[in-house]
Amino acid sequence: MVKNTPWTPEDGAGETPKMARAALFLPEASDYIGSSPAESKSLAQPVTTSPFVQGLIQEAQHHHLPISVGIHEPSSDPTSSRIKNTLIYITATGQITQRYQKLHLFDLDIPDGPTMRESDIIEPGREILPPFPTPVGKVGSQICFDLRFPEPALALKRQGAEILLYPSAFMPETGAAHWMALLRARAIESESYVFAAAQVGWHNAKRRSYGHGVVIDPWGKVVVELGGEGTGEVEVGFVDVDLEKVERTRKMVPLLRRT
Ligand SMILES: O=C(O)CNC(=O)[C@H](CS)NC(=O)CCC(=O)C(=O)O
Repeated sequence: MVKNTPWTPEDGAGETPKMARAALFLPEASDYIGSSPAESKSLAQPVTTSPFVQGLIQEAQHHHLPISVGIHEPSSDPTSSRIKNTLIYITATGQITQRYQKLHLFDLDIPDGPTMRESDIIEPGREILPPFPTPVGKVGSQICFDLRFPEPALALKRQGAEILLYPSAFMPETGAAHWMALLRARAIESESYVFAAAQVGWHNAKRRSYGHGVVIDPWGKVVVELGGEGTGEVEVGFVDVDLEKVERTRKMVPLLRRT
């Protein structure tokens, strides 16, 4: 595992086995963070016309690198006044093959503290996406606030997930109190890798994200942790995924076997 090693296109020259077995995981809402509900809604674009998504599709093809990325999309219901918060998976050939819509929305109300009503802007998803194969393992998708709910993580594990995704834009206040504990709990109880790519630093005058993007292994060990909101710097972490660790952990502590 190497932290913050710059990736160069040469690493991916041709169809080397290394690149063929890599994937990039980006945070929730990587396309934009709006400064108001109206702005968030007005910026949502279908993937077919979104310059952000189309750019990533080109990069995925160019580097033969699948990309998981959180974005906003217009509702499928033209009468809806809300948009979707989704996680899409772009294959190395540039196809969008998976689309998960955030199930749980962040409505926070802390007296004299931060408040947030995501449900005013975002329309909730209704289903868990079956785990799907990627070059680094079988992936189950969740988004940010979903991480407070153990049930979908366990359901995804039972359906075969080896890696759980929690792309996020956590608040600094709740992040400091809960982020790492929740992520480690999800990894330990599901005996899966957890990949939590996270937004970091100021987005606009009002909004700041906690950062601390992490990868946690199935034993609960933090394998890589990036910087927090203090730095506000964008960082990339590199991790070698060892799927045998998933198998070994599940054998050592057999949580699903009935005796
Ligand atoms: O606003 C966007 O465009 C993208 N969405 C987000 O940033 C979402 C909703 S505000 N953030 C969270 O769910 C943070 C959860 C959190 O911080 C907690 O559970 O404590």
